[in-house]
Amino acid sequence: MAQAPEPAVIRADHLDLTFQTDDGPVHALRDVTLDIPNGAFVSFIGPSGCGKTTLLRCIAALETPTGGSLTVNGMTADEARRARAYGYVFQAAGLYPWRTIGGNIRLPLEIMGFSKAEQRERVARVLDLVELSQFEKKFPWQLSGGMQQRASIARALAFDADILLMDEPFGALDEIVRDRLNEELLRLWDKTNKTIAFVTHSIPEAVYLSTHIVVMSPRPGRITDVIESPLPKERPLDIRDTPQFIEIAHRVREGLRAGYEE
Ligand SMILES: Nc1ncnc2c1ncn2[C@@H]1O[C@H](COP(=O)(O)OP(=O)(O)OP(=O)(O)O)[C@@H](O)[C@H]1O
Repeated sequence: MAQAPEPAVIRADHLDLTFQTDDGPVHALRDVTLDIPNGAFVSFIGPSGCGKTTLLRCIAALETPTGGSLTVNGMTADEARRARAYGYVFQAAGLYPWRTIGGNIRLPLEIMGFSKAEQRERVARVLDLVELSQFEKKFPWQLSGGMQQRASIARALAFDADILLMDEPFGALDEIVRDRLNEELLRLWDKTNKTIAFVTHSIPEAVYLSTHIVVMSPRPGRITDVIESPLPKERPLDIRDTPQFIEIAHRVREGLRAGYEE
């Protein structure tokens, strides 16, 4: 019997978003239609200002689309936010300097009213996942930028939501650290079976990480290509030197170029 296709955890249907500003309307997203299947690692790539963050913010119910429809785990984005369907990792780690790493991760759990024992268990588990167990009692300034970003990933994982939304989490880091975090993120994704939506400016990062690469055009952001990666799940960093990898990167570049020429 043919296997049923994986249900979409995030489904956008002809999504539009126009911001009304003092300088007139800004068309941030136009006619975005997309299904993100369960367990996928989806990257959004496109030029600055093409609406990548806006799309992620719509999924997180931080923006309200002006047209089309959007569901997250079969719910409206707002219902999904209330059901804590996802964790969100921002460009900057955004840790509170006066709280330890453990304290930062614990804060949302405290607010949500988890018992002390549950908080301890969850903090220990996510710190272990991002390999920061020895740093629970340290303050953010005692950690490198890459470690701080790992701590912010741990904080997003602490709810144990099925979906992780990541907005250029490694954009400010140097290339060596970024490579390592990319490898770690793939391992984490494999271990936790999350669905990840990831915004990036980097073609190699998008190709290395993703099962699906969504290429977007300049404003108003539209999708010009969705590439399903043929790369195996097991990806050592040197996969980036293989002809297959280079071919996918080429197709992404072509998609980006097509968006500019339209
Ligand atoms: N709250 C807002 N009000 C008005 N315009 C906005 C608002 N938020 C975003 N925009 C505009 O919408 C467009 C898309 O912005 P967005 O931040 O989503 O782009 P992006 O692709 O994530 O860019 P970058 O790669 O530089 O982060 C931009 O032109 C931006 O100026």
